[in-house]
Amino acid sequence: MLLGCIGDDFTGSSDLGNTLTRAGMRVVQYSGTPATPAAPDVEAGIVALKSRTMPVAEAVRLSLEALDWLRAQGCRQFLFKYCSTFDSTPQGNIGPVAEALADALKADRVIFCPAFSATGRTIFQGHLFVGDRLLSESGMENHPLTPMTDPDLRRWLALQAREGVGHVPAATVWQGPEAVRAALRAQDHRFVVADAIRDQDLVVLGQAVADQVLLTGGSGIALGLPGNFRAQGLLSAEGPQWRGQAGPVAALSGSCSRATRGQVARHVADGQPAMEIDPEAVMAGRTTARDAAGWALSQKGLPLVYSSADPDAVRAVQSRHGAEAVAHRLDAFFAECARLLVAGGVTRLITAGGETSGAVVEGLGVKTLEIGPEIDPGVPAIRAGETLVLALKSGNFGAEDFFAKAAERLAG
Ligand SMILES: Nc1ncnc2c1ncn2[C@@H]1O[C@H](COP(=O)(O)OP(=O)(O)O)[C@@H](O)[C@H]1O
Ligand SMILES: O=C(O)[C@@H](O)C(=O)COP(=O)(O)O
Repeated sequence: MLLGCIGDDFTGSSDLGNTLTRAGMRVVQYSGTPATPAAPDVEAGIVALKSRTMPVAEAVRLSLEALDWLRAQGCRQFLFKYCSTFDSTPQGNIGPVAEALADALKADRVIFCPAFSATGRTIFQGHLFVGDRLLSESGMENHPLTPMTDPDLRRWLALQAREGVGHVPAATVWQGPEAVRAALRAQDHRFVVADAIRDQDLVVLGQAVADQVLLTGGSGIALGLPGNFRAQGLLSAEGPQWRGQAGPVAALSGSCSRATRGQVARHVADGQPAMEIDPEAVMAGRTTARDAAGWALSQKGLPLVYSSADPDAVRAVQSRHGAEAVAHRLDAFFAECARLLVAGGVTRLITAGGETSGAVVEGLGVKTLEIGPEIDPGVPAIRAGETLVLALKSGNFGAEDFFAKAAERLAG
């Protein structure tokens, strides 16, 4: 294993897997830190944690445990993958986890670059944009768990870190890898936010950090890394393999993000079977996973079970029960749904939402995910077992017809 990655959620990890696979690396994503060594042909290993929103100390502990395992597999470079919308709170977990990893690896410079231009996430003057909106006006300010209310990554990261935060501006990135390396050397701070607007900027950054032991970012920051390994003759010529899966299909969505809500609306408008879950009914035990899975298994086409709701509805239920309690209950609901669906014969399962997908993968007890071809930017097809394939869609990713497209891609 050459590149060792730690993802702070499951969809984000598969997004990174997608970038690395497209660039020709053999990638396996693991659910949590494995207890056994990796297969010998894995070139990039991604340990997916559900650490984005857990208490800081627990996120740090799990990330260090993942790092130890990746080091034991022989990795020479490490990547901490978080969300392209920098999902975190003023307490963490991006800053504290990065600090712990940097200390363990004795990294003297660590770049932070969540940019992912293919999905409209760009960084300019240290500020993160989603399309033509600042992060804090993109809808992410209403996220149920990590409302992003400040688009200045330097300021937001500084709240979470013991140290100050430097910056490499776009004008430097445009001068190429050598200029970026010089700018990194000249920084007063160990943590440095790097601007990136285009894929080309991400490739330059990837080249510039070829010798840095630790880097952090969204999946975009990995764009240039396979090329670094290939240039050293370290990648196998054969590349990744993929085998699709026929059979019953179902989709589960606990994502309340704007893109998912559009995809749910499209699915309903297309006349596909859809069951809306009222969180109040789940909290009160009036709607159970058995009801939802039973309904889905009785449908033709692509049944979708969703709790996706708009920000007002999310706020209302959270104010009655607390955000964590609702999320916990719904995550458990979707995990149980997934178990019942797979037990009932579903072979293609599509999930929307990072927390939701993490809960589902953990609930299914799947430990090793082989990354396959891209469905939409940031979302690959995944083989999770002999007869099970998955698509784990990040809340804000995917075209409007994502559910239908994923069902088809998983079969192919
Ligand atoms: N209707 C709802 N009201 C409140 N919280 C919800 C609702 N539906 C889902 N949730 C919770 O909101 C969180 C959404 O996060 P996630 O699954 O990561 O989606 P995304 O990828 O869009 O951020 C989950 O923990 C989920 O259980
Ligand atoms: O970088 C991204 O945007 C994604 O890879 C990601 O991490 C998404 O997380 P969720 O929106 O919670 O699915």
